[in-house]
Amino acid sequence: MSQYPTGLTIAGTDSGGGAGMMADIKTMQTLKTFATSVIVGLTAQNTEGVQRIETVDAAMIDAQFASVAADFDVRAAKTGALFDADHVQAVVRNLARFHFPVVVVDPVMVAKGGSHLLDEAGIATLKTDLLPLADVVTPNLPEAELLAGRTIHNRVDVLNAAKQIQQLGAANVVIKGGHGTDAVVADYVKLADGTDYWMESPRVNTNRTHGTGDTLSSAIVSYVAHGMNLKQAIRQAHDYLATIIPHPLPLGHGHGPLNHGLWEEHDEI
Ligand SMILES: Nc1ncnc2c1ncn2[C@@H]1O[C@H](COP(=O)(O)OP(=O)(O)OP(=O)(O)O)[C@@H](O)[C@H]1O
Ligand SMILES: Cc1ncc(COP(=O)(O)O)c(N)n1
Repeated sequence: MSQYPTGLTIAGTDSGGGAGMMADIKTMQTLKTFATSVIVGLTAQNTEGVQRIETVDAAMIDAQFASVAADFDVRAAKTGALFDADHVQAVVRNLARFHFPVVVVDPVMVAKGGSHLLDEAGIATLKTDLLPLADVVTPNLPEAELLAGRTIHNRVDVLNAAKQIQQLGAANVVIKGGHGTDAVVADYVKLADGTDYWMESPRVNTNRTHGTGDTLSSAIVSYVAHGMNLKQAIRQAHDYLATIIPHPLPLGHGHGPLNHGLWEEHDEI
């Protein structure tokens, strides 16, 4: 594999290195995708929580998009933490302007430590303005509940929530099952063509899952950038996580980070 296609992460930073844009860049690099970035906000964060947030102003967001788009052939982009309605709107404006071939929206709302990474007005704007631009949206279970406006207790509820989220305008929906308690982690996929299925893997009993959602969405970006169709890319991204989650790095005192380096032994793309 000699060529590095370009991916783009539009997200917040994590000074602790395990989640947010840092997880995105590590994932893309591991999957041999050149990671470009638009920083929407900075977090002072570690495995135990988020200590401080500072967002970037809209003009600087526009400038980052323009710099990347002027010089790189971005094959796929993802959004992560966007913090509030103004920042969701700034991202929407730029996505509409630059038309990247594939857009994955990871509707990050609450960090594993409990801090809010998107306020209520931001959630509303994400639903009305950003989801219609999403080729794929990847909510976890609590995020799917908020997007669909209904509680989820079982698999039928997941199916109904996905249908409702698709009606908000996202072409393909992946509802991640990491927040469940079953022995099996089940991610539900509902594709634009109406087909749907579950992707299952054994639940790993660990709190070292910081940045799993960021990793899933940036792995989808990477596989798409390498030419896979969305169905293949979503499957491969799920398998990437199932492979690395059982072997985390023993770092930090809270929700520890993933070990992306482990994947290099596989080097399947
Ligand atoms: N304990 C676990 N064992 C196996 N797979 C897991 C586990 N936790 C998460 N996953 C996988 O990781 C991916 C992300 O799921 P999760 O529901 O944790 O997303 P998330 O809450 O958005 O993550 P984060 O907010 O930490 O970035 C899914 O593909 C899920 O199957
Ligand atoms: C900047 C940023 N983006 C996303 C997450 C979600 O990751 P997690 O739920 O594992 O904390 C995060 N913690 N920080």
